[in-house]
Amino acid sequence: MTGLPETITACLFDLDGVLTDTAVIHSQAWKQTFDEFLRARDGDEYREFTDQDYATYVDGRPRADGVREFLRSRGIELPEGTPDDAPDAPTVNGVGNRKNELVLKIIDERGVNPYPGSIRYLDAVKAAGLRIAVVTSSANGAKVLDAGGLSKYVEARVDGLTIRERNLKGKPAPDSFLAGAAALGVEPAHAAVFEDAQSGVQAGKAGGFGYVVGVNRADQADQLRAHGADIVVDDLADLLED
Ligand SMILES: O=P(O)(O)OC[C@H]1O[C@@H](O)[C@H](O)[C@@H](O)[C@@H]1O
Repeated sequence: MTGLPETITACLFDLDGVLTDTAVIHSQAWKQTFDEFLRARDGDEYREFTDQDYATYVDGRPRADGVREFLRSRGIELPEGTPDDAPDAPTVNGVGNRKNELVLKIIDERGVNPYPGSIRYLDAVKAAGLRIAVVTSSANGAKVLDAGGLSKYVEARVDGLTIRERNLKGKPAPDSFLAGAAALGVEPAHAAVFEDAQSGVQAGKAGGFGYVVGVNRADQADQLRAHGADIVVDDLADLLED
């Protein structure tokens, strides 16, 4: 009915790119932010931020981790700063906050759309009596769930703010998913993880979760399998057809 093993009693959903179409907002905002940063630093000959950079260093990770990992890949180190740094501060947090200004602007302009297949799947999961948590690295998790009309499905939420407050390790570490399972009172072996990011399926695998579903929104099915997905689907509704 839900396409999951019978041992699964809870679903831990990533948000951006799994339930809502907001992954593309993040990737666009990161590209603009990093390209402007690199151009200001290296001039017009700068090496641009690519889709590959996004998938490898940024996708699925908490904001500051994404900045730090990508800049390190280019041999650039900035001071950390603090989460309330101004968007023009020359710090890891400042660069992240610049990107967040763009994200909030795009969300305000175009809104948040849940994938129709994801809504069908959430309804099926609920009807089957499975527990539901959202585990996202985004500090905008509550806003995106509300804007997409999805809050009513969610029994527990672990987001970028929770991660910061509790000093959890971000994806690809399993800690945020383990916190999601704990919030539902479910053992990892009985929870399924749903992820569109390589770092996210890696976190699911590392946490010993009962089933890891890779959601292929960016033509990276092989990479999702290689990073730990037990199954890869193009849309959550594909699971309902099994
Ligand atoms: O900057 P935010 O909204 O806190 O989001 C952090 C990360 O959240 C993840 O959900 C996205 O996949 C990343 O692209 C994003 O960088």
